[in-house]
Amino acid sequence: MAATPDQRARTADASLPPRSFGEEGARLSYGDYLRLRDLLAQQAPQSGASDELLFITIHQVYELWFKLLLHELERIRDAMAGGELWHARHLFRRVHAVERVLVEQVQVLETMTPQDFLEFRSVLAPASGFQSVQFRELEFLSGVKDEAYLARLRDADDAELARLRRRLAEPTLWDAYLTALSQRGLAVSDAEIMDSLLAVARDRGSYDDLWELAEDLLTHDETTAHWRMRHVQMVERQIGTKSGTGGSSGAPYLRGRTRMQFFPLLWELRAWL
Ligand code: HEM
Ligand SMILES: N[C@@H](CC(=O)c1ccccc1NC=O)C(=O)O
Repeated sequence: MAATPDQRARTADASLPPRSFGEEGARLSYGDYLRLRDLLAQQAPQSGASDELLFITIHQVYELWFKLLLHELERIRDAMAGGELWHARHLFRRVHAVERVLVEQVQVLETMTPQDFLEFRSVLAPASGFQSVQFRELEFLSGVKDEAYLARLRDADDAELARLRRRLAEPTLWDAYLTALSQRGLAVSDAEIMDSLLAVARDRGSYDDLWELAEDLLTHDETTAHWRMRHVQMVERQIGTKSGTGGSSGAPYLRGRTRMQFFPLLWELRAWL
């Protein structure tokens, strides 16, 4: 089709991109599609401290990644339960890549000095990452369910509490993996599960997909523990042995949480091989 006069004029002016980039009609813009006016208006420092924007930005970025992880881990759970083990493995590549970013991202916050954090820390209490609803949803979906958080997260609104209750009621990643094992004729009762995990580990020729999926689950567990460790190291750099704004002992509480395991039987399995 011959170029229109406007296209000819634009291609004559090399500085302008040709309309062929889909600007005909200009119905949807980058900013409108990503709702950037709303998104970039959501960083509201409470103090005049120059490092508070960093503090807010990194938390909001974490929460956006948590939102994506919840979406992908739900799809992985449903793929495992539905026998689509290839799809679960495919999505785990994405989950592991995001979780590596979450670990690396801690160093951005470590560019803030404790002196500059103290410029605004006083306005934060009693807010704390302890109140991250999505972080608890990730723990519940991964298999560590603790309904005590429903009472402890006093600032959670009704919709957030409903999400937490749904996560407590729904199957976990581990439940879905047990379903995948049972669909291959492997026993999954408490008394027999370790034998089934050993059967998979010792016969990767027959169960290569189930073995690789167990390794993917373990990488999710390991990378989350890695983030917990990097978080507490960062905390000790920022506040030392001070107690937390959320009311905890601070670093000692957080160090205790680094020992958490989503899939204890997959770790215990190593001792039996
Ligand atoms: C200067 C930076 C930070 C400091 C000093 C800090 C400190 C703390 C402390 C002391 C706690 C224990 C609860 C409390 O008493 O407050 C905590 C919990 C937590 N923080 Fe942070 N934090 C920082 C940054 C972050 C960031 C960037 C995130 C990312 C989302 C985050 C997520 C969490 C989560 C999820 C918990 C709950 C951990 C659990 O209960 O296992 N924190 N933080
Ligand atoms: N608990 C932190 C305060 C803090 O880091 C924070 C405060 C408000 C919102 C998110 C936070 N991040 C993690 O706890 C502290 O004790 O300094």
